[in-house]
Amino acid sequence: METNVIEIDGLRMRYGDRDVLSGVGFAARPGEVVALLGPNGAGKSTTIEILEGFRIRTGGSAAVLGTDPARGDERWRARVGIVLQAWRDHARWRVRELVGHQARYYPGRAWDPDVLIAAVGLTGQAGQRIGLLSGGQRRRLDLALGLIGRPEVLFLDEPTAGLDPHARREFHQLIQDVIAEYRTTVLLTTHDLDEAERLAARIVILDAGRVIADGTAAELARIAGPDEVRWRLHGEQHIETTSDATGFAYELFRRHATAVENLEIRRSSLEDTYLELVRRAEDKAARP
Ligand SMILES: Nc1ncnc2c1ncn2[C@@H]1O[C@H](COP(=O)(O)OP(=O)(O)OP(=O)(O)O)[C@@H](O)[C@H]1O
Repeated sequence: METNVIEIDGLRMRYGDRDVLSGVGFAARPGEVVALLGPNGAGKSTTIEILEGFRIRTGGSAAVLGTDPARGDERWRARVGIVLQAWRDHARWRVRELVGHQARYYPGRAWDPDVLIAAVGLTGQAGQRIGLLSGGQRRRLDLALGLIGRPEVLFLDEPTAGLDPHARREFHQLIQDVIAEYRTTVLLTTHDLDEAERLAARIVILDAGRVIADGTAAELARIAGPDEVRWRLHGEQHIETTSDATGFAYELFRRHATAVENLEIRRSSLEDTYLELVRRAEDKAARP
């Protein structure tokens, strides 16, 4: 069996007298994309920053590529890709210059800067100063800088926040291409449920520092509740909830044949599940 690239168990983080993570556990297998979802303040960035080695946990265990991130050395760091929000200190640098500069930190391993710049769609901006890039172009540059050393694991904290729908779609394609080609393991946080569903094989939902769900999008969607079937029959509108919409529709047609009109089946979405689980978790927390 392959060992997990990311593995955390009972992870705790406390600031002062406040627990921000209260025993978080999940894992990512090689080549797996895991999305971390949750309301503002749930602890997503804190979890990622612990795994990146930027924050030291209060308790529990954490391993990335078999190493405790709190003790990761240079060699470990070279295998881990981190996408920082913005390279503000480098506003005067030009795109090609900064990518080339970073490549030198990964001798024998880095992407060819021009190939990577082309892969993230920045060839036209290669000679441009970073301070003059648009927000979306800067996100592409951030991604290029995260990927430059061909990491085995990539952490993406809200990678597409602020991108327009077209740029977001391109970004998704880019991430998918990179993962397919290099079998990179990815942990990403997002508030975009479509993005999670599109990119991630597994979804972990955090709420108030605890994991409240962990599964594939399809598994999670089932938690939200039954499917809804709507149809018109002899001029009357009907709605039925059922756990077997296909069987129900089959029976409907068997009985009424073409008299059934406007049949619609609405399956629970990941968004339904997400909202339902967060509501349940918050109701539970509010109870005395
Ligand atoms: N250095 C710190 N000192 C004290 N509290 C902190 C610190 N960093 C984060 N927190 C608190 O920890 C909690 C979790 O924050 P975190 O940034 O991990 O949440 P998040 O799930 O990433 O939220 P968002 O979706 O808003 O980005 C928040 O309540 C935040 O205020």
